[in-house]
Amino acid sequence: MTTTHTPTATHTPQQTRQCRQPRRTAAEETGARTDEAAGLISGARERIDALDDRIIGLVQERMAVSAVIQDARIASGGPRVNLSREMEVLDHFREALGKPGTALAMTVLELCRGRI
Ligand SMILES: O=C(O)C(=O)C[C@]1(C(=O)O)C=C[C@@H](O)C=C1
Repeated sequence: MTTTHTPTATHTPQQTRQCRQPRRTAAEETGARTDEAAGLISGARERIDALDDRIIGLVQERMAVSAVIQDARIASGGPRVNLSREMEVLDHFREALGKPGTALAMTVLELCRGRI
């Protein structure tokens, strides 16, 4: 069975487009072939969304702390970056997460100090 719900004035244009689409079944939404698996996946996805929110918040907090360090160094006449410290950060992530950890650390560093 397919259902739709009515667009409202509070919806964004993207939400309005979504409203006009027939609602996807749990199987379509999750890729599962049973209701049990679909329920498990939906619940786990909620936990992932909550974890992602926390990760994003931690990255934003890290960016703010990193900015304090960089501003202090620049105000003292030093450069924005400190490559020896960046090597320590890269090693830390790689030791915890393996090779992809290095790529993640590079992205985190770019978020914190911009591109070099
Ligand atoms: O630890 C520092 O000295 C910082 O400036 C912070 C930080 C980081 O975000 O980890 C940012 C820029 C530097 O190049 C090195 C590290």
